[in-house]
Amino acid sequence: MSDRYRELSVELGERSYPIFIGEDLLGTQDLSPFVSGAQVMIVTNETVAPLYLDRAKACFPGKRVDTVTLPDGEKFKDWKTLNSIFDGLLEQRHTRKTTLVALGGGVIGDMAGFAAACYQRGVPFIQIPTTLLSQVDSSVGGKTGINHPLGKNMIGAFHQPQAVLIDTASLQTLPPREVSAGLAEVIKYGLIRDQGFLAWLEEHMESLVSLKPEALAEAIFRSCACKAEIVALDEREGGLRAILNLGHTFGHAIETYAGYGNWLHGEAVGTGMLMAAELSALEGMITRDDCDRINRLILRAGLPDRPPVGMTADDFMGLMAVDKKNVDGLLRLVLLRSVGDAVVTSNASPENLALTFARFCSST
Ligand SMILES: NC(=O)c1ccc[n+]([C@@H]2O[C@H](COP(=O)([O-])OP(=O)(O)OC[C@H]3O[C@@H](n4cnc5c(N)ncnc54)[C@H](O)[C@@H]3O)[C@@H](O)[C@H]2O)c1
Ligand SMILES: O=C(O)C(=O)C[C@@H](O)[C@H](O)[C@H](O)COP(=O)(O)O
Ligand SMILES: [Zn+2]
Repeated sequence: MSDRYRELSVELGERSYPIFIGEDLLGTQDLSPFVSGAQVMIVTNETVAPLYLDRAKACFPGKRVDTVTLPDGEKFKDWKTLNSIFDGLLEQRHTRKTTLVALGGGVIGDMAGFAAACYQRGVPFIQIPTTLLSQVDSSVGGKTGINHPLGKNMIGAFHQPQAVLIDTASLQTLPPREVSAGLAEVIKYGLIRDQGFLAWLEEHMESLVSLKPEALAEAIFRSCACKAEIVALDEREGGLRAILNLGHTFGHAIETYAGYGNWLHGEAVGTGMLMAAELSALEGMITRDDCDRINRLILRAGLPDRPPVGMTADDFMGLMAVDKKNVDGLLRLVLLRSVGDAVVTSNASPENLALTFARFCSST
C-alpha cells in the first residue's frame, strides 16, 4: 500500500478496477499501466482544462495524448455534444486501441464514459473526477449516458472504467454551491446503508463545507467504499443497486422541470431525499424526529429543502412517470425503512404521496 493514496477496488471479476484516493495525485500518479494501447484522448471542459489538463496529461508518460474540450454545463449533456467527442476521435484518427479519459465532473464522466461505450463498439476509459459529486459517486460504477428533454439519463450504457483517480486537492478550486451538491450524494450513503457514517457526517459537516482536507478524504473514501460494495453486488441494478437512487425519482423530476443546469443534480437529490423521507414517515417507516434530523443535515450542507417555486404535484407525477425504475406503469420509489436502511417499493399509498407533494409544493 502506498503512503500517497488509499486504494479501494470495485470487485467485478476480470473487470475489477482500482480507485486511488489521495492528495496531489494529478500529475504525479502514473496511469499508463491502465492504458493498453499507445493513444489517449482526454475529454474535459472549458472550465477544468485550464486548471488541470496539463497535470492530467502528465499521468500518461510515453503515450500520445490528445484532447477534446467541451462546453461546460448539464445542458450540454446531450447528443450534439456527445457527437463532438466522436468528431474529435475520428479527426485525430483514434482507433479501437485508444483509451478515453474523463477529466471533470459528473457531466464529463457520464458523456466520456458513454462515448467510450460506443466508439468503434467500445473502447476502455479512465475516470479522473474533479468535483466532490463525481469523486464520491459518478466516477464509480459504470453508469454512463446523456439526458433527453423528456427525462434525465435516458440514453446510456453500463461501461466500467479501467481505473478511477481521485485527487482530493482538486476540490480546493470548487465553487461552494458545487461542494454542497456533492454533499447530497455523500449524505445519501449514510441514509441508505451506513448509520455510523451518518453520525460521522453530523459531527463533521462544517469541516466538509469548508473543504478541510482530512474530513474530505475520509468522506470520499467511505462514500466510494459504500458505492463499490453495492456495485459489486448488483452491477446492472437488478435489485439492490436501486437504493443508490434515494431522492432521485423526485430529484430527476426537479432537474427536468427546472431545465437541466438550473438546479444542480445534487441540489435536486437533496430536496428529493427530504421528500422521500417525508413519504417514509407518512408510511410509518421512520419517525418525525428522523425526518427533522435529515432536514437539519441537508440544511447544514447548504442544500435547498423545497422544490422550485411553482412546481406542482402534477408536474412531479408527469415527470416521474418516465422514471427508469418504474415497472409496468407502476411508480417505484426508494424509501427509508429506517435511517441507514433503504428499500425500493411500489407500495407507497397515493394518498401519502399526495400529502408529500402538498407539504413540499408551494402551489398545491
Ligand atoms: N454515473 C453516475 O453514477 C452518476 C452519479 C451521480 C451523478 N451523475 C451525473 O453527474 C452530473 C453532475 O456532476 P457534477 O455535480 O460533478 O456536475 P458537473 O460535471 O456539471 O460539474 C460541476 C461544475 O464544476 C466545474 N468543475 C469541475 N471540477 C472543478 C474543479 N476542480 N474546480 C472548479 N470547478 C470545477 C464544472 O466545470 C462544472 O461547472 C449529472 O449529470 C448527474 O446526472 C452520474
Ligand atoms: O450509480 C447508481 O446506480 C446511481 O443511481 C447513482 C446516482 O447518484 C446517479 O445520479 C445516477 O446517474 C442515477 O442513475 P439513473 O439510472 O437513475 O439515471
Ligand atoms: Zn445522483
